[in-house]
Amino acid sequence: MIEKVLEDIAENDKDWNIICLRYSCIIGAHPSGIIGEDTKGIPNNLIPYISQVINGKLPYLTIFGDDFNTSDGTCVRDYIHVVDAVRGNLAALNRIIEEKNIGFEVYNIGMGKGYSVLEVVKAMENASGQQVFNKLFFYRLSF
Ligand SMILES: O=c1ccn([C@@H]2O[C@H](COP(=O)(O)OP(=O)(O)O[C@H]3O[C@H](CO)[C@H](O)[C@H](O)[C@H]3O)[C@@H](O)[C@H]2O)c(=O)[nH]1
Repeated sequence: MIEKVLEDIAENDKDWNIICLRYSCIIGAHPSGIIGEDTKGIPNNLIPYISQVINGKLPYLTIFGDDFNTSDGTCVRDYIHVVDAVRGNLAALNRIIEEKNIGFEVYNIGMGKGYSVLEVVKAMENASGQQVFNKLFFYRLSF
């Protein structure tokens, strides 16, 4: 809806140059360690949640659904590292500064490849060398 409004503005007033960015799941941390996924309290998102199960702060991971039409039944998302997402933002900013007449454009900030929840769990297990033993399957209203 908001993209449509912005598109109409750019179409009707040529002084406007608008780039809309559509984000996939932004994950990871800056190499400095200053910003990252070490959330306060119980995390809402998959990667920090798995991290806390692996380091023993949380007892188990609840997997939201296992009967999606995917290779293993768990939900698929496109994930992008936070530093790459920032690069995408800067590229969009540079484009809008350097190109005078772009009008309206839309870009996906993602990797263009999806991974299931179980694939992410496996990758985290491989990276940490530890297993996420307890996985509970549960459904939430929106996925
Ligand atoms: O404990 C959890 C947490 C997440 N998931 C699943 O893991 C996947 C990724 O979940 P995240 O919460 O990490 O990411 P979401 O795609 O649900 O949400 C993210 O993407 C959204 C847009 O798609 C919004 O930007 C939102 O703020 C951002 O966190 C989803 O399939 C979710 O159902 C679980 O199974 N268990």
